[in-house]
Amino acid sequence: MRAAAPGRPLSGSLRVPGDKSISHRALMFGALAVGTTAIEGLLEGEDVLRTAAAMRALGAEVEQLAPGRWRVAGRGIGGLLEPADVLDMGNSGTAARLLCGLLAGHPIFSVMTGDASLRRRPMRRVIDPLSATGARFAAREGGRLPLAIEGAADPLPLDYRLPVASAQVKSAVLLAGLCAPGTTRVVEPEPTRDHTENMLRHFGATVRVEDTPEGRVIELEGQPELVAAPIMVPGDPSSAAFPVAAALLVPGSALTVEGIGLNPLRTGLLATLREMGADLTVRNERVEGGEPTGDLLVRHGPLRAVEVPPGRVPSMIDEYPILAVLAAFAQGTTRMRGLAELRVKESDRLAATAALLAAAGARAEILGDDLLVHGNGAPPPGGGLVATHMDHRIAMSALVLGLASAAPMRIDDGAFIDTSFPGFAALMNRVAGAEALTAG
Ligand SMILES: O=C(O)C1=C[C@@H](OP(=O)(O)O)[C@@H](O)[C@H](O)C1
Ligand SMILES: C=C(OP(=O)(O)O)C(=O)O
Repeated sequence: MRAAAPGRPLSGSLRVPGDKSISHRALMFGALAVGTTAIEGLLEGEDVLRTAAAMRALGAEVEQLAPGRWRVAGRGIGGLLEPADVLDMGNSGTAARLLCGLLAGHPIFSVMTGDASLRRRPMRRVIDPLSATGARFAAREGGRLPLAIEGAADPLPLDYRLPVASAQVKSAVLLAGLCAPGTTRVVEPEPTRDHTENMLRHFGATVRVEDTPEGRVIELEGQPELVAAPIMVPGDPSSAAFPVAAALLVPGSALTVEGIGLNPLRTGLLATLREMGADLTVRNERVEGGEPTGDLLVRHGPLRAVEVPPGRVPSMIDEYPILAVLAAFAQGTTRMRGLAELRVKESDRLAATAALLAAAGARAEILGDDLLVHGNGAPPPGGGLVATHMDHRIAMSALVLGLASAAPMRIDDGAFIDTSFPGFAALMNRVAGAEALTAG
């Protein structure tokens, strides 16, 4: 795929597809609830469709009624059935890790695999805590997929302090805790996205959250009856980051992204962009389906370099590749600190982002776990071919860069964009002009 300067500003308004994190959870909690859960705005990206297929394989009725509108007839906690075949979670770390938690508490045997990217990603981070429930795991060397799970008949509740700030690990522990008697307790060193906690409450579970000197403590009362409840999925702020970045970079642009999730544990990028001098206005702030939502108006303008503290990582974990692209156009050196977790995403995102910038003729370097991007306030030359390494966010970041670099950019493979942002090219071309993103 190829991205070239559109020759006109981005204008008008758009909606991005539903939030990926919330969509996975809606399907999983729907499958565990008693009754029928109606979902509006579900992300129909490849990652979420893998979760839908897995829930079906575990006995839930999962049905698409219309685009974005789904219904899930649940089996109740403890009611999942043994799947007849291997569960293939494709490219999705969230699907694989949350499912480990869910399967740990059911007395069934299952085998899970994924694509070449997912089979490289670490699963010990969930296997280790979940093994203490009584579930048994057998994985490939290094704790990689494929993985066999023998769930516990009488799972024990966990009391676990997360060694890394990870919403996936937290959620896996809480999902296992649904099947265990008593209180499951998770302590996070830094708060991470809390969609699991919000949705548990929405389905009637008792969840207590307290900030203490040891970190954020989350307690879940086990074996609740989850009652089906309707879910409205807001637009994904991590997907919105791409059109937002394009509007910041293409001169003259003024673009509104409507109906995006503004959960404060997801808005680290907006805070960073404001520090860089970006012109952002939030309108129509409201709460939809228990999640803060709003419209975001973004206007083109110059950006200045900033230092992004490590404490901001959890609230913008997936936004670093696109932030690095923005930093390449900013004036000065942007330093993004504490990015070790980027090494274990769909690709080694630290290396892939630095290589993306190098392919565009921008200057970037990795120092320990930090990424430094040197900008001079002007567009980088562009003209390069970017290796995307099965990583949707690297692919979209490279294409956005190409919309504003002096020469067009190409990526080796656009197929993985569908994992999180189906219709990306068509949507961008609608606001940027038909020739902005093209095949080839
Ligand atoms: O819980 C989730 O839905 C997610 C958590 C994050 O991963 P980690 O938990 O590994 O940080 C994020 O990168 C991923 O895209 C979605
Ligand atoms: C890291 C991501 O997703 P996952 O871990 O679910 O593959 C992402 O979407 O950027």
